Amino acid sequence: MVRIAVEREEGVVNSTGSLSVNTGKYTGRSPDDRFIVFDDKTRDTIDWGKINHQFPSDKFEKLLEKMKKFVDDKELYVFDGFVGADPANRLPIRVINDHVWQSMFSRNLFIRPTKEELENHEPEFTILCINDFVAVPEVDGTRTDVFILIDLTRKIVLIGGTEYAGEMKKSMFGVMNFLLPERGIFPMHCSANIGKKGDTALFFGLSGTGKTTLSADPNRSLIGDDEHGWSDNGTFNFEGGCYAKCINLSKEAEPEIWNAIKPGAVLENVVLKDNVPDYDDNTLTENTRVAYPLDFIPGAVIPSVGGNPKVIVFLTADALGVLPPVSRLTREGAMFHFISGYTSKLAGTERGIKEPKSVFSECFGAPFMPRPASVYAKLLGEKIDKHNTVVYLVNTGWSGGPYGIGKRIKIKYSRAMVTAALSGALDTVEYRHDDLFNLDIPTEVDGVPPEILDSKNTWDDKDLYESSAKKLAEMFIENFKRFENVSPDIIAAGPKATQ
Ligand SMILES: Nc1ncnc2c1ncn2[C@@H]1O[C@H](COP(=O)(O)OP(=O)(O)O)[C@@H](O)[C@H]1O
Ligand SMILES: C=C(OP(=O)(O)O)C(=O)O
Ligand SMILES: [Mn+2]
Repeated sequence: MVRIAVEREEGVVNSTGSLSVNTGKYTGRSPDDRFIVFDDKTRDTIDWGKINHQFPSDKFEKLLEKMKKFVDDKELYVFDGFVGADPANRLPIRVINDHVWQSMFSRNLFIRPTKEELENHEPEFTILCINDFVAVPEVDGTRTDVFILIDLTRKIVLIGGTEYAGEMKKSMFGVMNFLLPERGIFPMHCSANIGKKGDTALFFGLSGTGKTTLSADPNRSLIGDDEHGWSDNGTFNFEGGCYAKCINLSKEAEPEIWNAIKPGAVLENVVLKDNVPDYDDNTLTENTRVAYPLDFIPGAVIPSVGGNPKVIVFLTADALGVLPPVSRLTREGAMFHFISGYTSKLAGTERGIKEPKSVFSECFGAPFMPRPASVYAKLLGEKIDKHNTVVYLVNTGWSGGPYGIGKRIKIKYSRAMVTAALSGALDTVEYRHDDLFNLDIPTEVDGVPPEILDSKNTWDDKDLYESSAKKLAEMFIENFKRFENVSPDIIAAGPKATQ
């Protein structure tokens, strides 16, 4: 496939042997151009609003016909495979692309079939992703030239006008997030890995919080870096590969990801200098990426299934720099923070985001959750109650001040905090209670300077810290008002209003 991609001038083979491509105009997701078809199936089940936009079914049909005509005389590339590593709950899919490299991405990211599976493959869902097909909003009913249309009745996803490959994986994530709750399965925007004792851990977080980085851990086996389901049988990956960020990638801090950039991987929007990738160059975007199959990470679990986690980590990248780098949540605190989904959108992943922006993203993945947050929150509550799962909140964001003044917490410290949480070391240390955020903060963590565990210590201007922390606490309280019918215990587990 690489040879054909190069012949078609879609990309070049760089010094690592991976295929380098540029995605052109769009280098991140286009959330405002994503629509779900409005019909009997979706009318009362989708949380319509600013995230889940409606699209008329007849317009979908017309656009589909138009796309079919457009591709009639073109060479297309087809990938047949699955979403979902659990044979009982997997979705057979077909991805049709007009660029070879996009088909390579599909192959790397979705689950590849065995020879036998391929022979009998009957897709239940089809993605038609035609980058060169550009919509005409006045005629086609789209918002712009770009569109991501999900039809849950026809079981088709249409993508056009954008070459950002992440649209394909994230639209199928949205489909799974719609389908699985009906079967009592909890779909999650999280990474997952498994320790030597067979202990599964999950890392929830919005883009850029560290799901991919922190789940690639030499002492644990990777199950997956982004999308998982939790059923009565345990956890399973939806995908067959990873989509890691490359910006400022270093061999020292992220050796597994560095080593996965080799023949077979697809590198998106990384600038080459004398054919060598320069990971520090953000000329094309901050959202530079590499897509590789899961087995490029040594020891990855394939088929990618795990058990019932005893420990979960909620990742947040606090650009205000005030949340503690690690804290332990009560059961109700976990529910509060899951529903809130506080973090910062980092530059590049979505169009228009140029610097970190504080956001509350329900379930740590609002752009991908078609149903109301309460549906997913209920499933989380049931799962953690049944399995006595403990949840930690890890802030991989700024320390020593907000974005612009402070710096991002060192990856090695975040790793040490995660290691301590997963090993049980944090079961026996002392905690202090932070009254404002209503969080229990450990006073010592192996491998981390104790003073940084209290974010205030890292700020020069203590008054500014106080006022910023109060501001964030108020933002939490204000945001939570939009959720109705939440139990008072959960509301009480959130940050406290200040007098
Ligand atoms: N303390 C930290 N913990 C995790 N990632 C960090 C940290 N500091 C900087 N980073 C960088 O932030 C990004 C995290 O992104 P990633 O792991 O891909 O997030 P996600 O998978 O949740 O979208 C990476 O580029 C990583 O190098
Ligand atoms: C690919 C994406 O997700 P993540 O950054 O979580 O990997 C995305 O949001 O487009
Ligand atoms: Mn990721």
